[in-house]
Amino acid sequence: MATITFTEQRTTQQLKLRTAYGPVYRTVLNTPPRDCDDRDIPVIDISGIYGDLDQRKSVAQRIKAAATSLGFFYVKGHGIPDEIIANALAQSKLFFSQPTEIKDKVNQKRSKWFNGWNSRNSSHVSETESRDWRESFGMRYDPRYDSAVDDITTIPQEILAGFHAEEYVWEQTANLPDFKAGILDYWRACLALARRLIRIFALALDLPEDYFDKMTSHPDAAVALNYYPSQRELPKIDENTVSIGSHTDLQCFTILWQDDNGGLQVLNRDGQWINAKPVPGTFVINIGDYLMRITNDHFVSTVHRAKNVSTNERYSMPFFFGFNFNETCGVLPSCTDEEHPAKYEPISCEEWVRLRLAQTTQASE
Ligand SMILES: O=C(O)CCC(=O)C(=O)O
Ligand SMILES: [Fe+2]
Repeated sequence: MATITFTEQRTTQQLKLRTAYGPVYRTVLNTPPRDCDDRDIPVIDISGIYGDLDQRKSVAQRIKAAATSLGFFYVKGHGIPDEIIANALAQSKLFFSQPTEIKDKVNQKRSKWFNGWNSRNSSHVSETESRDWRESFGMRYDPRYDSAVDDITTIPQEILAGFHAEEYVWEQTANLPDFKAGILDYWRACLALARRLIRIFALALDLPEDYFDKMTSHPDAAVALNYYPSQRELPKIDENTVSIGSHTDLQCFTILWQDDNGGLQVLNRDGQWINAKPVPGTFVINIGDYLMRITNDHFVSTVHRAKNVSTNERYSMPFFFGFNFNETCGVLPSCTDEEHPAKYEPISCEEWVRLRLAQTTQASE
């Protein structure tokens, strides 16, 4: 008996996670991460999203299966040209390779809304792990750059009030002549894909295909550029050393481009870390907390983190997608029945983000 107790104590640890309503804890196995296979994180060919209704429904069924199991899947056939990704990546590399004093001009500390540059180690996403061995750059939805918006002067006041873009991110990076265009092209391509995907999510949830269209006319749509230094640059490495600590994403879903180094890890339902290894030509998509909430936990927002275990620098470019900030959404009508009443009250997208970011800022300081 004594041996069994000892073994149990050695094989798990508690992970502290941030949520909008304060910390929650998860038990994690200490067994080394294993590589994912198609049953954990399927590769879904989504080219049918550009096809007829039957093709769109068929993609929706595959996405539904993934969204209700681990909440992570790869997509191929997504339609985003390689060139747009390559240009954004090249600009990201140029940006991070600059001296600190140049990047400091666009430091997030100067921002009201988390736009701009986060210096190395400045964030600490999970308190039970190391600070984040990461630098990042963030920009938010700006209707002037959204190709789907014809006339910004007609945007209603309640929508305008939710915009969190700041022009200083472009002004303070103007020394890199192609940075703004490269990042905005990537942002626009991800935004167009996300708007198609939210329609597929509607089908997957047995809702009319255009159910979310109005809610995503001016969405919370943000690109982050992540730069993770090589392990060689880290003073000390142990099992709690992370490039970005364990977390769930806040909003509806994330479209993540990652380079070929590997390092993204996903926590499965058994508490086992799984490597979401790079698959060329794909993006990784994962469900966020808001979508989990409005689907009554039917679609799952799964804990993940990144650990750059390679001796190369690693880059990733997530695009985070949520509803217009002024939208308030409750549990969707198709996700409740007599046996499964709504577990959550309606909440506005803005309030949801505010609650969670309040937790983040308190803990990072
Ligand atoms: O870099 C990665 O692979 C993951 C990044 C991530 O999870 C995030 O930025 O939210
Ligand atoms: Fe994430």
